[in-house]
Amino acid sequence: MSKAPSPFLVQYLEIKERHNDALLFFRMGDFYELFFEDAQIAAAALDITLTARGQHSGEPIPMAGVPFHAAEGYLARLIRLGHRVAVCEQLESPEEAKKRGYKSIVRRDVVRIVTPGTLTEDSLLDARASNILVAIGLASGGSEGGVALADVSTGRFEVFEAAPENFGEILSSLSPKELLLSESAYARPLISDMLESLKTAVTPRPAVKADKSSGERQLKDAMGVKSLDAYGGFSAAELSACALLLDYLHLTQAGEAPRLDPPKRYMSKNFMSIDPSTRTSLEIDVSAQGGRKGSLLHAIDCTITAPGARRLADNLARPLIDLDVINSRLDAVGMFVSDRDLREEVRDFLKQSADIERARMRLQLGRGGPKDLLAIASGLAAGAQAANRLRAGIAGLPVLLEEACQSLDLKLQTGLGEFSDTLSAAIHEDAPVLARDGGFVREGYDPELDEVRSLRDDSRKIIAGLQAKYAEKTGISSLKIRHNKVLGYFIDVTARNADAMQNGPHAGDFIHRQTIASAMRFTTVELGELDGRIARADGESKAREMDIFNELVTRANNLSQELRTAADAMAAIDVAAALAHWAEDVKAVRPQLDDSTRFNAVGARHPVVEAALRKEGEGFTANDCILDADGKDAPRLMMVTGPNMAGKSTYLRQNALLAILAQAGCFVPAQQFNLGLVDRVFSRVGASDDLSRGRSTFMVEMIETAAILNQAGPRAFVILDEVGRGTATYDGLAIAWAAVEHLHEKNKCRAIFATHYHELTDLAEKLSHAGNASLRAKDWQGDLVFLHDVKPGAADRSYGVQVAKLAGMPRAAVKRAEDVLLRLEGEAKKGGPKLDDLPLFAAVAEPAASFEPSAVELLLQDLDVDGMSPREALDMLYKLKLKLGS
Ligand SMILES: Nc1ncnc2c1ncn2[C@@H]1O[C@H](COP(=O)(O)OP(=O)(O)OP(=O)(O)O)[C@@H](O)[C@H]1O
Repeated sequence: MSKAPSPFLVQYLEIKERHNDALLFFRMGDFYELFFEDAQIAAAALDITLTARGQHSGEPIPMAGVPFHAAEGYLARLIRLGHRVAVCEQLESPEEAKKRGYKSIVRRDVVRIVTPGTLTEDSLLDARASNILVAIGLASGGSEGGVALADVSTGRFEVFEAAPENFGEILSSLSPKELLLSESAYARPLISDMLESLKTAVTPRPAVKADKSSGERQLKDAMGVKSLDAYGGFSAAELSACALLLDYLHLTQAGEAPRLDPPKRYMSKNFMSIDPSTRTSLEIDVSAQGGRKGSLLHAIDCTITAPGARRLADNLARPLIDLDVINSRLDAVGMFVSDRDLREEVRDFLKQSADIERARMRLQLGRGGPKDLLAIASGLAAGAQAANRLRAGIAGLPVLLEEACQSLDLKLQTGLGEFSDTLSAAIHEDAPVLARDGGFVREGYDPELDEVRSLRDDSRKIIAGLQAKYAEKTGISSLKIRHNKVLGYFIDVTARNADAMQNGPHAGDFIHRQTIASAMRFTTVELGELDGRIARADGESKAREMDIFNELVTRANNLSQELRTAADAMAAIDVAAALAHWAEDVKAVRPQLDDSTRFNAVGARHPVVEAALRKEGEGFTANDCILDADGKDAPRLMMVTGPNMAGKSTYLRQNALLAILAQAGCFVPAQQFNLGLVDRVFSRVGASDDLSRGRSTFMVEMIETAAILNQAGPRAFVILDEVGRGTATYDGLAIAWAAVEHLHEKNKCRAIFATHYHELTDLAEKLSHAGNASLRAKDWQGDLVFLHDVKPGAADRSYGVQVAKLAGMPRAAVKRAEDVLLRLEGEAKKGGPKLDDLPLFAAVAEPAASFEPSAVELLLQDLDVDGMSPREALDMLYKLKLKLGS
């Protein structure tokens, strides 16, 4: 008969049952312990010891543990590995449990589920990136969609409508850390297909959690309102998304859902459209290697504050299409470009500020500490100084900066001003992270606290005096009064002097406490009383500090919206000043935007490639690109030819990036840039397999090209690189040809088309609004020199073999290629296979097929000459001759 499980195991199993999809961190004293399979997973993932504790059904229970004070680091690792962790705490002390009965065990429950999308701890978050949790909702049988997103670490909350077919594009612009959707939505092919290409943790939720009326109720609760009218009407799909999001926040924060900011309502059509493959290929915020380094964002990001960095990332991820808003961002950057000293002074002020946004939310969630109050204080002070400096420096600031200054002016924002003064008076500069450690409230701030503290300190002084008194009384000059956590204050004498204490004239005064090897410890009634008084005063002072802390947190929570606005304002100033700093560094200019369909870039550069070359001490060759979709003054479609490595891809991308930068409100690396607003950027650059989705390189290329030809409107900007090269020469040429014609005739948008197919360049003659440009390279004393400059007209010749040589192809193979090329060129002159029919620069290897062993050679290869009779040899000779003639 098996033993009944212990009450402790029953408690564990009951809690684990409720959190089956998470690893359970079960608090046991100073450790979080994991059991059963959780222990095995955690031991492997965290490289910690797997042991056993007790038995269940006759088997030892696997166990692993992490110390609670180091738990954050372990949590971070588990979350990065894609796990969810339910944190189960002790809700009472063992003494309290005992009061309920001798055998009672400590009450425990999950206080929080840590998931990638719901983090708030600084150590678990990337300071310079948002941590977005997104929920998508569907309505009307799946034909309508809604998106709700929150960043729990900053309080950001947005809700908007979006067509389900655009979910992929929207999600790629938001780079969420976690995505919520109903199980039924998850099962839809359109959605599951989209999710496969998304690098986000997906959490399907029961369909009932996506109920729109529950969304409405939760939204009202979250905003503390009776009606949602003030936020504009919400569609059924939006409410369904809100239901998923808010319910999940309740679940993961164990009922203590964070107070989110009022929802911002966007229209996804307010932003420039950039589909996921375009976003990836242009390496806007993530480079091809997968990190931020090497991306456009990394190249331009000179922000100083974490909220500024997050704001810039967001701006760049979602460029605008509203001329006025873009210009107001550009005005702010322009002002900072024109006044370098002012800009750098303002940036110096910003250096002293901390992350108000995240500090504010940690306080709201009850996970904050004195350091977060300090962050708010330093942030507000730095913001106010920056605003004052700006106001004093410039009369008539650009609107965006003027508004920011108003939000940061502590004389105008009286609530914030008073709070900032209070915080400066209340909190020590070297405040601890945890409030319970105490010692963070300044002297002079609170009379009651000062009184308890002086009581404590006076008692300490009396104790210091006692030491001298007892030494004199006993004649033991080495007598000391010491303190430890177990005994409190005690008299310490060496073992040698113990006798004098116990048997001397004053022996009756000293009460023995402890004997250790080298010493004996005593107390007195007087010392005991003082010790008690100090301990009480210490407890009282800590409790008073907690009260003060809680009062300040309440004040911070009441000022939540003002703090949010101040943090926003500081981010806006930081972004504008940082972009100006970058613009000056790389000599970027203000783009001129209008409603035309022009694209007029003069002396433009690729910001990322240029930065990389600069590090190597090399220069970047600037190039122009002049296009116009209406085709009047410039071609709408440009075909670009040139050898491999000449810089075609760089040229194509740099022009697409210019449009994105300009509409995100950034200056652009060019001498001049005029841009008619672009509503969509499409890029089909570079080939990559998507084998996980069963798609070959060529299939991916065709899917992306098809999407462009189907969707690009007259305001789109398209770059296409070597479309058609992934298949047989003539198929590829035919596809490329058709794509060029379609873009030119049907899409009628601005487009640049890089190709190795020489024949395509003739299309410029046939199509009225198409042109040719080429990247130059020179053969200099047998070596190939790339000039990287773009000139009108098609490329004159191939340098494929030289590029192969440069790439380190074996000398024999290069020689062979040169021979083949000479031969082909000779045949072309004789009217044989026309060189022009072949890809201009890429196909030197293909004709090698005509040099496969002939039938005669094959026969010879297989001959066993030694084993042949003279007759057989003669027969073979006849046969070979016959083959040669055939
Ligand atoms: N304008 C430029 N100025 C200086 N260097 C450049 C320029 N453009 C490109 N380069 C350099 O040339 C390298 C090759 O450029 P890129 O990949 O754009 O060539 P490509 O013509 O597209 O080649 P392929 O046809 O093989 O894809 C870049 O990595 C960069 O170092």
